[in-house]
Amino acid sequence: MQSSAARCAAAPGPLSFSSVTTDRTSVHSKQTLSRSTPSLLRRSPSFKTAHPSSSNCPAKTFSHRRGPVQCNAAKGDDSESEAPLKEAAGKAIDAAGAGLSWVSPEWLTKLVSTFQGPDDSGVPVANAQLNDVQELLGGALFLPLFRWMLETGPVYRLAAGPRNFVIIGEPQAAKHVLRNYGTKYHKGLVAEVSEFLFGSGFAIAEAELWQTRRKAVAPSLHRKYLSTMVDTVFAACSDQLIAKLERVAASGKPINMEAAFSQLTLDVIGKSVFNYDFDSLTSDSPVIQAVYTALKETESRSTDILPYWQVPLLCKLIPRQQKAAAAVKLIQETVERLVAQCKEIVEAENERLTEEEYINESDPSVLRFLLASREEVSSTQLRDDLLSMLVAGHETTGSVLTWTVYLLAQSPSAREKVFEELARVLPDGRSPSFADTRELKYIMRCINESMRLYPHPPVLIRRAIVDDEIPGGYKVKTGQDVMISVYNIHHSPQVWDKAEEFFPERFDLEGQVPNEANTDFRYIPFSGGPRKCVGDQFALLESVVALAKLFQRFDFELVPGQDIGMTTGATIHTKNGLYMTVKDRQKALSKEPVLV
Ligand code: HEM
Repeated sequence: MQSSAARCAAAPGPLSFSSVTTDRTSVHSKQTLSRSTPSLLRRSPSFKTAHPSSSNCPAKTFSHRRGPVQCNAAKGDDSESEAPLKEAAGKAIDAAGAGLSWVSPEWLTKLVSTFQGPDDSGVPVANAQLNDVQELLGGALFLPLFRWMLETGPVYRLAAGPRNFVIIGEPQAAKHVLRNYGTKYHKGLVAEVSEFLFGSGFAIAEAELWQTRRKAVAPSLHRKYLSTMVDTVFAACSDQLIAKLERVAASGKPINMEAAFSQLTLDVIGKSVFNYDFDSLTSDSPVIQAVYTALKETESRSTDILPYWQVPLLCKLIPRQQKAAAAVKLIQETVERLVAQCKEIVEAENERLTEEEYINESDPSVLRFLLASREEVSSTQLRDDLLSMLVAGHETTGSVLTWTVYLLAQSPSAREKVFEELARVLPDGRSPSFADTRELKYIMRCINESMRLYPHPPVLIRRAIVDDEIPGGYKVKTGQDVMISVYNIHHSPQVWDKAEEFFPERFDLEGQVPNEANTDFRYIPFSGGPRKCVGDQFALLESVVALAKLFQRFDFELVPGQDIGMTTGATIHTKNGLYMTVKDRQKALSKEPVLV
């Protein structure tokens, strides 16, 4: 299996930046040394009131309980990682035309702002110089966005050539924009840049089409179907990974856990959406690479200065577009094949089964649900909706598992609590049932905390469809692109105590699982408002089951000296993979001397 970096570096195109990324720790250490937070407070009165120290702050319950905490930051020097960034930026500036993502000559930015006239929005403009923008070339857009927040304030404008975003890193402003989907904001740029992949799929559809299709699909993820999936899908696929890890543990060789989790989550989503076994844990699936390539293309499109990909002829000629088109073709054909197979089965049994029998059958897949409901829907719409779920549910959950195991590997105290919980809730070592998953509260909090530190995707995009004013008194004009930086909110020292630390206990173990509603939009890993993730419960359940089963059996250690780094392809990936050694806990326990 290729690492994510290897996969993206292989992608040809006018500018393929993916192999150059910034190390997370070094960026952060630079920020904390050289940037001061007071500017953040000065510029946003609304942000002050959202500070956890205010007595009515809901985040207080989550963040004020402290214990021995483990810093998730690995130590590192960034001088080496900056060198390729500078080199790549130099190449980008030299290159002309398509794909010059964000590296806009300053004269163009100034020219555009001259035409636009005076800015009376009250939104401060980030001082984004070409040197700063170079970091975007690593594909880790959210990192400079965080630095600019510390410099400029929680809401600021990022202008580069004709592109111009209002960046939001403050919970109340995010709540306003996300909740007003449909009346004041729509998906806008996201839909434009990913239509080549999702077509009319409901993940990017707007207005009535989105409403109708979401209504049709959402019931397929109801708890009753999810409870069936715990055993038939989540546990069964995890067993495949366990079999693979047993061999790895016996060999003593390291394994790239990021790749392994990507395979696991593809197998899970294949089974639960189409009842199809990609079997990617035992054989290389080209779909993984195709999904990654397609998502990387959507990200590049959102920062390309000129939307040249709207010209069909150019798409045929430019290698980056040829590669993206081939990836989408592969994904679409795979989904079409699966729909056709399932249709035959469902047509044969449609008359036969009651709802109860249907749930008890071994195939509670989304596709089967949609076909059995006999709702009028075209094959293309069905294909695009399922494709939306395949893409949205695969890399996201894989990345959550990757970063949770990464964080746990660096926190012996958290790992001990995981082992203790497993011994208590599942004393006989059995596979967790649906009921058991509710008792695995500490594992759930580790996942919640991992999604705070590493939100997937790290930014959400909307476009204003009317003139608006967002909390803080910032004016937004019709057509304005808005980026909600979930990463900024989740890492903001104004929102979270010890924001950079991995501290699962900040979320009360006996309280509700944190979400956007019970944290008043301080915690939004699944977004919020009408376009909130439809698969949130599915993903949390899948992650709890997978982690419980893996930690029942194994312990994981990071291979020392590796440069983890961060890059994006819609979700946050490592730069070079996550190499770990795996220890079989059962064998280790049985070797322990017995005290008489
Ligand atoms: C931990 C894993 C996951 C994360 C972090 C995640 C995150 C998100 C986020 C942030 C959004 C909203 C984007 C926006 O507001 O613009 C979203 C939407 C969506 N997610 Fe997830 N997701 C995950 C797993 C899943 C799974 C497993 C599925 C399918 C079974 C899924 C299906 C979808 C769909 C279809 C949408 C679009 C919903 C709509 O626009 O109405 N996601 N996801």
